[in-house]
Amino acid sequence: MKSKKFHNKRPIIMANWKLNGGVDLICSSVASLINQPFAAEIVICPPYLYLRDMLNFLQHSQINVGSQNVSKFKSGAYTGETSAQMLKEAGCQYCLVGHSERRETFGENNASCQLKIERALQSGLTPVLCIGESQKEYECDLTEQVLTRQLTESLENIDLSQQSICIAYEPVWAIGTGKSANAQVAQKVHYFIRQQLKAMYSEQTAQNTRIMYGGSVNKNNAETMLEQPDIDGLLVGGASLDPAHFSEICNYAKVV
Ligand SMILES: O=C(CO)COP(=O)(O)O
Repeated sequence: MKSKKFHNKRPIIMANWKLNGGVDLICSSVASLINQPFAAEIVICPPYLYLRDMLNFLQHSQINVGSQNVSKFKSGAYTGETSAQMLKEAGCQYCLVGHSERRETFGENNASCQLKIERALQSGLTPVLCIGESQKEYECDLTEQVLTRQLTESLENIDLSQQSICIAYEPVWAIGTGKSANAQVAQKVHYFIRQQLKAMYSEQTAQNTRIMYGGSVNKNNAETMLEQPDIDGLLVGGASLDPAHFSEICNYAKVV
């Protein structure tokens, strides 16, 4: 099933550098992206340490910057944390929330995602809630069940009437494996997510929420993914570390 593509919804292509990159990659990425008239909104999420450098380089460009994480705390004695307010003040527009690597390795769960989303929205950042099923859950046909739980628990008490979030559907089995989901299968899941949002909020919120696909996106599958009516953007890991490759992916997005 398909939703009708919402007119004038600008696609979004995000780069998640994870624990990679440095000043050299910032320079080469900026050089290959800046001054290109992309139809999509482009967002780069470097490691925390490089947010300032990235923001400085992109000051006069159309490209936005996001963080890969955000604290669930507002302020206080929380060593090693970075708050939503600090990220906003630095100039970030987005923050990833609940990436599967954070869930797996750093014990994040739907409850912490909910707090992080709340903090982000309070500070004027747009959170990108990452959801997706594991290989085992996929094999047991539990995808819809897992996604419903992730959405309802992470968005509990989150009011989206005045503010918006993005969702990134990243099947865990597709991340870093070179085994991207088939575009038709991804479309079906995105449609399901949109229906969930409609049930939880409204038709308008469901249509306005940009739902990205992530997991082994590259220049060979980006275009087909973006052609799907419910895929509004891409969250790119490995391929975003090659500036020429990432810029090629960004060029596939068209405003519909
Ligand atoms: O985790 C991802 C983006 O957040 C996807 O990573 P890959 O594109 O390397 O599979």
